Amino acid sequence: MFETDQWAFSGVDGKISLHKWQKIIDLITGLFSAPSGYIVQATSKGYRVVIKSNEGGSHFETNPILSPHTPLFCKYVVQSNNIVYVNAASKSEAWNTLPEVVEDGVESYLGLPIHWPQGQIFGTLCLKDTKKTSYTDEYFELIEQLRDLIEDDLALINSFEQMREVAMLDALTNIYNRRALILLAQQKLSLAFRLGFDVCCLFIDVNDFKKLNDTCGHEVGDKALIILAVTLKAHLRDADIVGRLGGDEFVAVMQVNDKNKLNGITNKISTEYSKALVKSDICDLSLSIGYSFTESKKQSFETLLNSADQAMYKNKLSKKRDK
Ligand SMILES: Nc1nc2c(ncn2[C@@H]2O[C@H](COP(=O)(O)OP(=O)(O)OP(=O)(O)O)[C@@H](O)[C@H]2O)c(=O)[nH]1
Repeated sequence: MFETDQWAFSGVDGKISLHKWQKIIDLITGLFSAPSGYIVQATSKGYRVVIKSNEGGSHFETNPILSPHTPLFCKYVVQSNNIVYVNAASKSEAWNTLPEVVEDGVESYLGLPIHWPQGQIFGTLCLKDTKKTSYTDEYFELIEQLRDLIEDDLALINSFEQMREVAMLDALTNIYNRRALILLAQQKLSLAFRLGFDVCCLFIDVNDFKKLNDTCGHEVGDKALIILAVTLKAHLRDADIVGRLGGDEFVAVMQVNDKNKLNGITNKISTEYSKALVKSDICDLSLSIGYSFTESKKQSFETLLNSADQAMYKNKLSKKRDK
């Protein structure tokens, strides 16, 4: 699901054509003969102008974030979840102390709430004028229709995000599935060859996992897999690609600056996994971990993965021998 309390568009976003929203704002400001129009997003962190009209009367820049405590007309739209229309702000005691009125000379404000498909507020669609206005019912109907077009786009992004999650995430552990992992890892390798950094592929396999399923049940087995995914996410960096290949096999693909640190990282993962299992009252499970590094010449992710798999297998055999 789309994270509705996050800033939705920082700059141009491929998921939606902000160009279309720009056209809507320019069209409205033109039709209403208003000097400025905006689409503003509101989150718990404050307000951010996503689109402003190109007409030149805009006082707020796109992208800078205004604190949630800033007294703004938009804030009243969001709080009331209703249309706010003020046509002669300087004459109204309720509005004439707002900085937008005192400092920017706004006399007329019309703002409508924009909603995410589940009904939460996305932000506002608003128009400001330095003159008194008297918009007719037709104007209201028109701006409401245009607001609905923006809401249709938000519904589209939301379903796109849901589909993306279904297609890319492993349903049990919520980390990347095999397909997404391979795709993203291949992209990381291309970048690494272009920019000249080293990439490491970690192959992680749970030892005697079948035994856990057989003795404690499939549900406990599932829990142990979820804990491994959480442990990997917690002890690797955000930029690392962490995925489940299938069964009890997990893979992490990461940029490395110091190859000597890898043993420390794999030991840390193993000890933290044991600790997390104990915390959840699951009997201790050990991990076999192998890794491989990119070579200077171009190579496919498949080759890198196979080398890491072989290294993991060696590690597993040595553990079995030591038993
Ligand atoms: N609970 C649970 N078990 C799964 C899932 N996917 C695969 N498995 C089981 O994981 C087990 C993996 O078994 P093996 O590949 O033999 O691995 P192992 O028992 O860890 O043996 P070694 O790797 O040799 O230590 C199989 O019994 C699968 O049925 C899952 O999503 N949940």
